Amino acid sequence: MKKRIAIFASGSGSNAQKIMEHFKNNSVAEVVLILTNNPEAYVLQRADNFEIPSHLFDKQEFYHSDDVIRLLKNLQIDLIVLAGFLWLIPQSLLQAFPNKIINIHPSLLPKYGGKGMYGDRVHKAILAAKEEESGITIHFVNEHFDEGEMIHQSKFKIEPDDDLEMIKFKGQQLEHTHFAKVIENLLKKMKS
Ligand SMILES: Nc1nc2c(c(=O)[nH]1)N[C@@H](CN(C=O)c1ccc(C(=O)N[C@@H](CCC(=O)O)C(=O)O)cc1)CN2
Ligand SMILES: NCC(=O)N[C@@H]1O[C@H](COP(=O)([O-])[O-])[C@@H](O)[C@H]1O
Repeated sequence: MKKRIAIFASGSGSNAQKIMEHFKNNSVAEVVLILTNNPEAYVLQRADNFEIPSHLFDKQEFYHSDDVIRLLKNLQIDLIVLAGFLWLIPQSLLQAFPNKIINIHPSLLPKYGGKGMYGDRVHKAILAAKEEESGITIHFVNEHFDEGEMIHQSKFKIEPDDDLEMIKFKGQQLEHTHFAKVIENLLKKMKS
C-alpha cells in the first residue's frame, strides 16, 4: 500500500510544490493533506492546484486541542513533512507520531539553527559571518527547534560576491533537488 504524507507549511510552499509534483504519480507514496497556520500562505493555492485537501488551524487548535492529531490519525498519515513551517511542534504531536516527523532547514545544522532562525534570517546570518560554504539539512523533529537526528545534508560553495538572493537561490536549488528524493528513500525504509 502507498505511504501517506502530510505536509505542514507556513508560506510560499515551493518545497511542498516539489514534493507534490514528485509524488503525483509515484508507487511509493502520495501527499494526502497540506496543513498551515497561515490563511495567506500561497501553499494553500498550490494544494488547490494539485487537488490536495488542506487544513488551516490556529494556535488554540494546534496547541490546546487534539483536532490536528485526530485528523492526521484518521487519514492514516505515515510521514509528516515540515516544509517552511514556523511553529514549534508540540510534545503531543511528537508522541502521536514518533520518528515520523521530518523538517528541512536552510543551513548546515548545527550552524544557524534554533529559535529565531528561519527563512531570510538564516541566510542573512550566513552572509554576515562570511561563510565560505553553506547548505541544507533534513532532520527528524524532536522537542527542540532543529536538534533532531540528521537524515541528510548537502552543501554549496559561497563565492565572495554572492549576495543574499544568490545564497537563498543556491540553498533553494539544493532543497528542490533533494527533499522529495530523501523523503522517498526514508519511506522505502520505514516499516508499515
Ligand atoms: N519541535 C520542533 N518544532 C519545529 C522544528 C523542530 O526541529 N522541532 N523545526 C521548525 C522549523 N524551523 C526551522 O527549521 C524553525 C521555524 C521557526 C522558528 C521560530 O523561531 N519561529 C518563531 C515564530 C515565527 C512566526 O510565527 O512567524 C517563534 O517560535 O518565535 C525557528 C525554527 C518547525 N517546528
Ligand atoms: N527554519 C525553517 C526554515 O527556515 N525553513 C525554510 O523555509 C523555506 C520555505 O520555503 P518554501 O515555503 O518556498 O518551501 C525553506 O528554505 C526552508 O528550508
